[in-house]
Amino acid sequence: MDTAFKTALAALREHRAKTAPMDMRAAFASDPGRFARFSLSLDDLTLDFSRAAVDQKAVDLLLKLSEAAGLEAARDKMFSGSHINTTEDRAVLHTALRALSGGSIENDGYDVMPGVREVLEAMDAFADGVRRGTIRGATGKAFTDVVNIGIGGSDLGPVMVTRALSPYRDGPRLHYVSNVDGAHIADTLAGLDPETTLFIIASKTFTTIETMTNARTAQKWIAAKLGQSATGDHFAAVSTALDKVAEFGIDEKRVFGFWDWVGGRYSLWSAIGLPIMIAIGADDFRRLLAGAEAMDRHFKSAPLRENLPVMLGLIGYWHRVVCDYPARAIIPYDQRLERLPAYLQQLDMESNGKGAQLDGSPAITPTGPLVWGEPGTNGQHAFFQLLHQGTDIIPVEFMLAAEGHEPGLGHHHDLLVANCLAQAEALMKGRTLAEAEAQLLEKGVPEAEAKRLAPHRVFTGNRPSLTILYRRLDPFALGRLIALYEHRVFVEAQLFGINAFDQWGVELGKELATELLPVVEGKASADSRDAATGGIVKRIMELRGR
Ligand SMILES: O=P(O)(O)OC[C@H]1O[C@](O)(CO)[C@@H](O)[C@@H]1O
Repeated sequence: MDTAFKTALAALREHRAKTAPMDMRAAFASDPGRFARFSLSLDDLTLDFSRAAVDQKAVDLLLKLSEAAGLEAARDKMFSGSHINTTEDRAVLHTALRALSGGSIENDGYDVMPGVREVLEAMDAFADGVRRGTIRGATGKAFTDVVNIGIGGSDLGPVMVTRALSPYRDGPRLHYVSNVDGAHIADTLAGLDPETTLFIIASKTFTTIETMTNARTAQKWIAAKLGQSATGDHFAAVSTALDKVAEFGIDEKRVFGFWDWVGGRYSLWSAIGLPIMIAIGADDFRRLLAGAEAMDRHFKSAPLRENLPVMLGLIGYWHRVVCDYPARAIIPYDQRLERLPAYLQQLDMESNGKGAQLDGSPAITPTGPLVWGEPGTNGQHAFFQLLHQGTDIIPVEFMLAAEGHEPGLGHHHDLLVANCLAQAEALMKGRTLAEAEAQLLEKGVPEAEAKRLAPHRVFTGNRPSLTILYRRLDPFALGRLIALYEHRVFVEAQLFGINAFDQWGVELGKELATELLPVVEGKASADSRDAATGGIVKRIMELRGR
């Protein structure tokens, strides 16, 4: 990061030091236009950051910081196919997968769009065949169940989207197996009929140990029930490593490719989305892509101050770096987004959980926060206590649809909305000691008792939250929401000065697991390991009676 950036950051920190803690109640009371000034809309999508602890000057300084970080130029480099993933020497072009209304997009001198369209058409044809029952299992029966075997980016996106768009599912039932824990595949297969079950093996590299182990178990399950020759009819694959898929024995007509310029956690728009397409059909899958494309266009062209991903990123940076809040909670008041927190954990934490800047030097600020969450209202009855009264401040990101999919259950939805609004208000306004005391006295509690109890009923307030509102969770709205977060992660990465598109941090554990497998299997000694590993292995062997 250069001097201009450091100067802009110092100005931001100075402003925070002068104004913290910001009194949000007072800010709203003195400024009736606060919501209008600190919220942005794109069609039916609204991003409300009026309850973030920012004032106009903070926003101005954040915009200056983004200019000093060269945000617009970095964004343009991504869209134009530059190799911005410098540690892997790759372009980052997941946006091309949904750029279906545009022209050519070049990577290393060739137009990627004909390939993108070709794979999409092949997916259409396969998904349509499975949905209509013209593509069948070895015994001639149509598929009723599809099991996607993948992990990380080859699992989380499709799982999250399939669940989110369940009102649109009119194809076979979808199941997802990711964990190498045998319980996952065993429990999934327990309810399935091999004759009517199709497996999709989804792995960018086709080497991931969890996926390959589960894939082989699935292959054996089909072979044991229907005979070895049946396996070909019950498997399809999605990968960039077509040679490895061939080695595994899946017919090339059932293999859907993608490219090294699509990162795993950005891949649901590619053939990795095949299970989604089988569940909801090609038209709704294309609406999902169109929603993401709409957000791409907005991110590319809107001025920074009116740009939703930019402002979401800047507010995220403000909370993480300037206010030093360690985490962010993702709380969709939308039950069908129950897997969104897990999806965003990978998107955000695998992208921005880094300590080295692009040039290899240590990051000069904290980088990506801890991301976690659960849907509301369930979270209210679990961990909201800490959000309201705990000693750490954790900004909350609420998501809310104006209307649900259940016309007969509008009163449920009104209650859901009221709860979401109530939580944002409670976090912001809090309750003072005097208010807590007065409330107790009003209820007839004796004065001494009211004084004793009141401190436990104080809410400090001034706890920031954002609200993301949309009309309804349909494929277009979901695509737009996911792309909003993808670009937010990108914006924050530019300000952290890191590469959001590699994931070296997951490698060491993988290497050590490979070394430790023979030890756990009892084929190698634990003597060369540290005492803790040795002690646990010994105890496992004792418990297994070996
Ligand atoms: O699709 P693959 O190659 O099996 O990888 C699965 C996941 O593993 C990772 O490489 C590391 O966890 C993720 O980035 C990726 O999404």
